Amino acid sequence: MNPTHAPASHARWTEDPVLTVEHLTMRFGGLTAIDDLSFSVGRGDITALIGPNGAGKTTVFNCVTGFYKPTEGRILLRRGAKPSDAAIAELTRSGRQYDRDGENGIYLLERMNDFRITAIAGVARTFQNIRLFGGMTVLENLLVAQHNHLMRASGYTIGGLIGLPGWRREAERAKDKAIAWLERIDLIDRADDPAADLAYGDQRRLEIARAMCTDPRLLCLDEPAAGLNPRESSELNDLLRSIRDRDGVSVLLIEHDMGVVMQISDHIVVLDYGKKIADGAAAAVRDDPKVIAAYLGVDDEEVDEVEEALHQNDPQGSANAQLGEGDRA
Ligand SMILES: Nc1ncnc2c1ncn2[C@@H]1O[C@H](COP(=O)(O)OP(=O)(O)OP(=O)(O)O)[C@@H](O)[C@H]1O
Repeated sequence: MNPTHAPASHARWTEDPVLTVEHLTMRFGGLTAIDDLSFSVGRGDITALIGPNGAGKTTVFNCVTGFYKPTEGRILLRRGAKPSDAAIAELTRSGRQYDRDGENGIYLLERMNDFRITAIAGVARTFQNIRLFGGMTVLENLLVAQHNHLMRASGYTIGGLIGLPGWRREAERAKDKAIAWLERIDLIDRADDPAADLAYGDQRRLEIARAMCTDPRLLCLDEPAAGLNPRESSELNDLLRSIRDRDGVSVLLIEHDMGVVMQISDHIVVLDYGKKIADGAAAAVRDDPKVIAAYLGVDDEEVDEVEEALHQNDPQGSANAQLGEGDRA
């Protein structure tokens, strides 16, 4: 059943979560940026985390991806078969970071650093501001992303680097994967150009391809549509849908562009002042009075824009409807 139309009790985020955030709290001195937040990301879903400026969205990302250590709470990532409650309780009690058995694994991200979260748990991320290596070529950016695999194949020795067959095979595989991604995002003709020379929308897509080259199970995107024109937004939507449908990768995104959010999200979680105020399928969240009120609280002159954007299905018309960009009233 398509979770968009499913009652929440049968939705993938309750039945088959890839990420479960439980009672997450993050304090900065006297400021509580995230306050006892719980939500799940369904396996194979595109989940949007939305809310006005300062609601805490980036802080949640920073906790999930290991940039911040949460003050309290558990962040559980799962690969493969659904673990039993007993297995999760045992891992939590043990003090270990993760339990892995072949393709199956459970990972307590709040105990892991950012490097291990990417390399071991399989969570990749992009940032609000593009962080490509501008002086490297487009192709090199995708090869660098696969450095971990290559180092592993080298056996972490110089002998590996100068010619072990395993390393050579892995290097070939990395190149093939990079080329396949460049074809997929339509940048194969720009492979040898410096990444900084690409148009803004192309850089965004390259950044997502670079994250995908790490073979993530969960892809976290911080405002991927920011600054894109309507055509680029529509290309982004297609790319994200294909990552969900073709690669089977779950996507968690922060986005102010309601056109993008409403068109591609299976599931939306809404934050305001660090607390969850709504959680459900796109249509239900769109019409939730609490959500409308939170956004209407942003700025009086945005009222019409907000109502229009929340009911917008036309990508051309809605692509520029940025919500939550003003100061709170
Ligand atoms: N490192 C930090 N130190 C102190 N306060 C912080 C830090 N990071 C975030 N905050 C505060 O936490 C609150 C939530 O910020 P956050 O950036 O997570 O919100 P957001 O929803 O991502 O906002 P935006 O939509 O503007 O990106 C804000 O009040 C912010 O000032």
